[in-house]
Amino acid sequence: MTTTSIPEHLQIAFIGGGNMASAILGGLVRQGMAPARIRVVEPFAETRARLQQEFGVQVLEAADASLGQADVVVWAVKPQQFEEATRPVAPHTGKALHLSVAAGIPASALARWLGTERLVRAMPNTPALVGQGMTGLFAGAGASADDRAVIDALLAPTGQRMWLEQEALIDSLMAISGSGPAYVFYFIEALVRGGVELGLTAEQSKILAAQTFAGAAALVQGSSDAPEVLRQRVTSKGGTTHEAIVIMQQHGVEQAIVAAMHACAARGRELAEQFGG
Ligand SMILES: NC(=O)C1=CN([C@@H]2O[C@H](COP(=O)(O)OP(=O)(O)OC[C@H]3O[C@@H](n4cnc5c(N)ncnc54)[C@H](OP(=O)(O)O)[C@@H]3O)[C@@H](O)[C@H]2O)C=CC1
Ligand SMILES: O=C(O)[C@@H]1CCC=N1
Repeated sequence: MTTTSIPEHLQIAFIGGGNMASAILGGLVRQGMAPARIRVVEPFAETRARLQQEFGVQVLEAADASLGQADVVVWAVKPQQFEEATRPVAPHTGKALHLSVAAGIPASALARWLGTERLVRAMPNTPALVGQGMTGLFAGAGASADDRAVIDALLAPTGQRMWLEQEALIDSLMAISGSGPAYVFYFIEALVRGGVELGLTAEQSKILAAQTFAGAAALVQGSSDAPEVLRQRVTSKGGTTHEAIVIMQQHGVEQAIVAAMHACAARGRELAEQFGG
């Protein structure tokens, strides 16, 4: 990798201006990239108005020839909207580096629709909105080391990145970090319900649950001990945690989580087959 920061005059176009596009472009603007260098194609008027107001970026209702100025095109539409979205854009962006965040759209389909293999597949997650994201990346055959470095620099404000050398592992990574925030929110929802049943308010329970996740995650990141060892340190002999863990084991919580991850990755593969991967 030779490029460690965003090239000075780089222009970026986003196709789709929803959650993921907002997370990425918000990070770029906050770290000082001139909003005038960012264009967003977004059909929904309310979203366009919000993007313009919040970030000052240029917004377009539909693709036009100005997209030809983009050095990087970020694809942030839903998988089902993807192919149709490429039709008016691809004729203008043949020379650009493409970055797709869509789940389940394989590099082969991207290359077919965009007419280039100079592309990178990304699997981000919504904590990118607060700079705490985790993004998996896979480079297409036409992406150079410099291209990878540009993508790394563009995504740095959203959080951590992990490059994968096998495309199939994007679905595996998605089953942990891409969809994972939803699992964590589900767990927090349950903790809040339990907290309320035990006499705390929903607000108190939410604060306690969120800080417990943040703190436990920080311990995992900062410690060389396995998560299992950290769990054992909480679980005093004859104490309270043991009672809770036994109930989770009886209900097959671990098996349920692993089964859910397999279903998640399988859906990614199913989408890829649907799109001709
Ligand atoms: N949300 C998440 O946690 C994650 C999402 N992803 C991927 O990110 C992608 C985007 O997801 P997300 O941001 O949540 O979705 P959103 O629905 O928030 O954003 C997609 C946006 O694209 C717009 N759009 C639809 N058609 C076109 C078009 N032809 N040209 C330009 N824009 C168009 C949509 O407008 P309208 O609403 O009017 O249709 C919408 O505003 C998906 O492919 C998803 O798989 C990946 C990892 C995590
Ligand atoms: O649910 C989805 O399809 C997207 C991809 C990963 C997270 N959200």
